[in-house]
Formats: sequence, structure tokens, C-alpha cells
Amino acid sequence: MASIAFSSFVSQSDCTGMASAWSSHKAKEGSFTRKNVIVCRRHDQVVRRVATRPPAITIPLPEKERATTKSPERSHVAWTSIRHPRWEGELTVEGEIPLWLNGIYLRNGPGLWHIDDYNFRHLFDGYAMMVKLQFENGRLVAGHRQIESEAYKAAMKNRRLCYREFSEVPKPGNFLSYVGELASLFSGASLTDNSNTGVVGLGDGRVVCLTETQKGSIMINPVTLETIGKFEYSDSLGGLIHSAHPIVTDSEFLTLLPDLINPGYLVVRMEPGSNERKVIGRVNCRGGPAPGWVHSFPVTENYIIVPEMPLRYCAQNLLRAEPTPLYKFQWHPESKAYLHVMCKTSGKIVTSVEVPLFVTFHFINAYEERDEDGRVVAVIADCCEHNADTTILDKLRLQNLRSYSGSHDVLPDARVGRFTIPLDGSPYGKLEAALDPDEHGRGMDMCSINPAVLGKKYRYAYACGARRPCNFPNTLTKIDLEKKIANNWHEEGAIPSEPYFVARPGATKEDDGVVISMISQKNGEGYALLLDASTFEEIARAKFPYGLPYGLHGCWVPKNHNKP
Ligand SMILES: CC(=O)/C=C/C=C(C)/C=C/C1=C(C)CCCC1(C)C
Ligand SMILES: CC(/C=C/C=O)=C\C=C\C=O
Ligand SMILES: [Fe+2]
Repeated sequence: MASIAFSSFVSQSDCTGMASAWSSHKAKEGSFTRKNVIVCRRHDQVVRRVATRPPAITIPLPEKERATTKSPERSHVAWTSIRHPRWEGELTVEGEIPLWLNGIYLRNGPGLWHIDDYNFRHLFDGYAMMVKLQFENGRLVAGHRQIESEAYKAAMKNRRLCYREFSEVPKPGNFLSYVGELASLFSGASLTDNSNTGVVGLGDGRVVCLTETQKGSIMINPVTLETIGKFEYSDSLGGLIHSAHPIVTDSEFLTLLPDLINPGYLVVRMEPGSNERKVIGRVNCRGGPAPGWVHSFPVTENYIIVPEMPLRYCAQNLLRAEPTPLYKFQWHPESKAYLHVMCKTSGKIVTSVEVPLFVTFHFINAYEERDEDGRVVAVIADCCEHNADTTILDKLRLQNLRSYSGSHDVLPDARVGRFTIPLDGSPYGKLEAALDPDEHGRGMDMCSINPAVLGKKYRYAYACGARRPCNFPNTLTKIDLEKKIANNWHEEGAIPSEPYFVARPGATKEDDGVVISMISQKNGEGYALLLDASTFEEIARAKFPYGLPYGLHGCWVPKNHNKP
């Protein structure tokens, strides 16, 4: 696919049989309300007339699955599997969507955590579901669709787990009967391709869903959300895993390939229009029996920062049938923690420093600090840091997330961890909180920035923070790293997903744009939320006809992106 064009607001083929599907959907869901006029909540004025009947489709679940679909009693909709594999329809908007916001917001995440009455263990095990918000001239068409990975298709066909997921391992018979006796349960063939973590728009217009396994790179159509097929890497770099968060711009795709045999990382680059990753350089680990987990990494204008976290991949845990509290990983404080700085053009290591122990999933951004003469003296790298406490990984077990009573506070503390990496040859780097963590309620993860400041000195980060008591991040926070303050959005009982910043075309201020998030509500419903990124106040919301499960990472595909 060379380009993305919005052929029509809702594709005709998706609306076939719409009327009957819509009434059965309405009867089943019961809670969808329609108005033909929108009133601005703040000013009590009619702001827009809307179509009277949202075009919608539902594809009911097979009888067998419907009969056994159980969401654990009283659990929040954020942790409840989606009931339909696919839906699309226009949403009624309260407030006003800026007319400049034309494009599709996509958000990937685990949407199905069970096969019949077998319930998965961990948030990261769920089968990938893509949600879209398609904005056009102030109107909004939304939808979701399961991604048809081999792992999902095999599970749906055989009604059992067939591949190794983040914490789930199939019974040997299940996998072998599915792929044949030649593949071992311990080979790469048994790994999942369930691409439930992120989604990126490549510079050439292709849209790819990603997870930590390389085989879980799957292309989708951003309008219909249809699974197009595997994104095959045409190089022979091999390996089974990669960072789930490549750095993607219009001109490149950068990622890290951990080497589990000779502990280290390959830093690779892929150009738009190509499927071939080329090696920029290699980092050898300085400690431990295996490389540190690299869920993400940051870049500056000239450097790629390779983190070596003491939470390391673990060969024995990879092969275990029953998960350990750290799943496929092991904590090695004795191995220490390091940050390596690689020159983007030469692949040479500029410096490699020991830093205090840390635990992070997500780097926020990095930049080069210059002295008065313009010489680079240090690299600053920011991340969502969990106070070197690995328990966060096990706290994301579904049973734990679902068991929350609403009263006692069980979210481990997190902060904006700011690394300072000196470039004068000193062997140590610093790690400190970039602002008082109480500003964002000592919860901090799922971040975004204005992509225009990627790798540059920046002021604002958007993330999920906490209003205590809670067992999971429950606010949206705008962090001002210059003033060291945060502005927080909160709604009682709601669980918002990653706040995603979209800049207003032509904007010059860093926070001129909107922040998009999807909210799962405590009454089982859900809506898309738009905040003004500058004031952090609500400008629009649009209710879904069903509750939204929690999602992970999103991307923005502008209208006519890379149209020839
Ligand atoms: C959703 C998220 O943030 C992380 C997902 C991680 C996954 C699916 C990890 C999968 C893995 C295996 C199935 C075995 C090999 C190791 C590892 C990459 C952790
Ligand atoms: C949702 C999450 C952490 C929340 C804790 O505060 C981490 C998700 C990681 C995968 O993308
Ligand atoms: Fe992530």
C-alpha cells in the first residue's frame, strides 16, 4: 500500500446489512442514546446538527462463544474483553471537534483476554484489538476490529491457546497439533505474533501493528482496520524479538534487536518503502548474563540511547511453563544499569555510563544539552520510571487489576526519571526526578510528546498519572518540565488510556494542538475524549455504544498522508 486516502467517510462494503445489524446491536447494548442536535456543555448553545442514525455494523459472536463469554463479576470494563470482533459507526459528539483535526487516530491494545471459559492471566496476554477514531470536518466515525494474527486465528479455530503469549504457554499438544510435530514448543515458531502493543504509520504510508516479537509485525488498513498481512523483514538479521517502540518519523524507522546469545543489542534503521533493516551499530552489554529488557529507547538529534536495564531477559524463564513474578525476565541488581550513547551516523559508541538502578517501560524523550559555545556537554533522557521496583510488572495481572475495591491504594509510585549522561568521559550518569512526583500523583506511564520536539529540548509531556486511592493510573497529566508542575484531568472511576498529542497544522507553540484519549468508565461505558493541549480542558467527547477495554499505544495518520 503506497498511500492512504480516505475513500469515503464510511466504506460502503462495511455498511452492507447495516440496518438490521444496527437494530440488533441496539437491542443488545441498550445504552446508546442519539440526539440530532449537539449542545455545547459549557455554553449551552447548539453547535452542530448531526446525522440521525449512525451507520454501524456488528458481527455477532458465534453462539458457542456468546454462551460462555464471562466477564468476571463487577470488574471494570477496562479489564473486560470486547464482546464483538468488529464494529463501526458514527458517534454523536458533545462539544466541538476542531475543523483542522482531519485524520485517523489508531489505538492498539489487548481486547480479548479469554478463549471460551479459559481466562488469560496478564494484561499483556490479550489478543490485539485496534480502535479507530476517524475525524473529518468536525465529525467522528469510530470503530474497532480484532487483528487477525496467526495466534488469534488459531485460538478462534481450535478454541484453545496455540502460541506462547506474554505469560501464557500452550499445552505442548495444543501447539504441536497446530503447527506440526517438526516445530518444537521451545523454538521461535511457538512464539506469539499477537501484535497487541503499538501501531505506527511508516513514512511510506504503511500502517504496522507491533509487539515484542518480530513476527508480530502486522500491517493493517487504517480505514477498515482489516488485517493485510505480515510485515516481513527482508534482511537476514534474524533474532526473535525487538523493541515494541521503534522511533518512527517520515524518513526512518529505528529499532533495537536484543542479542540473547552474545548479550548486546543491534541498532538498526529501515527506510520508507523498504522492508530491509540495516545495521547502524552494535552495543555489547556491560553486565549480566543477558541483555536488559528494551521495551523502548530514546533518541536525540545525533544520538541513539541504548538502555541496559538490570531487569534482563532470562533464558530459563522463557522456557518455563508456569510464569515467575517477573515472567520472561530476571532482576540482576549486581549487574548494574547502563546507558550507551551511539552516534546515529557512524554507529560508534560515544559514551557508555553506569547509572542508578531503574525500571522503565517507556522513555519519553531525550535531547542534547549544550554549553554557551554550542558544544554538546551532556545528553538528557527522560522516562516513566518505577523507582527501580519490578513489582509493577506483576501488578498488571488481570486478577489484580480486576480485584480493586476502590478504597485502598495499591499503585506503586512512579516518577519522571531524568537521566543526565555527561559526554566528558565521566563513567557515571545521574538519575533524578524531573519534578516532584506528587504533582502527578506519583503515578506516571503511557506518555506522548509533540513529535516536532522528538530528540530536541522540550517542555511538555502528556501521560497517565494518579489520583489516589487507585490500583492503576487514573488521570491524564500534562507535565511542564520547565516550570516543574503538572495539570491533571480526572473523572471519578474512569480509566483513561495513553493521552496522545496531535499538533494543529501550522502551530508554532509546543502545546498547540489536542490530546486524544479513550476513557473506560466505571458504569461500564466508554467515550473518546479530546482535550485542548494548551489549557488541558475538555473540548469534546463522543460516547461509544459499548464500554472500552483498556488500550496501550496509538498513532495519528493524517488525512492524505503520503498521498501521491
Ligand atoms: C503488551 C506489552 O507491552 C508487551 C508485550 C510483550 C510480549 C508479547 C512479550 C513476549 C515475549 C514472548 C512471548 C517470549 C519471548 C520474550 C518476550 C519478548 C517477552
Ligand atoms: C500500562 C502500563 C503501566 C502502568 C503502570 O503504572 C504499562 C504498559 C506497558 C506496555 O506498553
Ligand atoms: Fe509500551
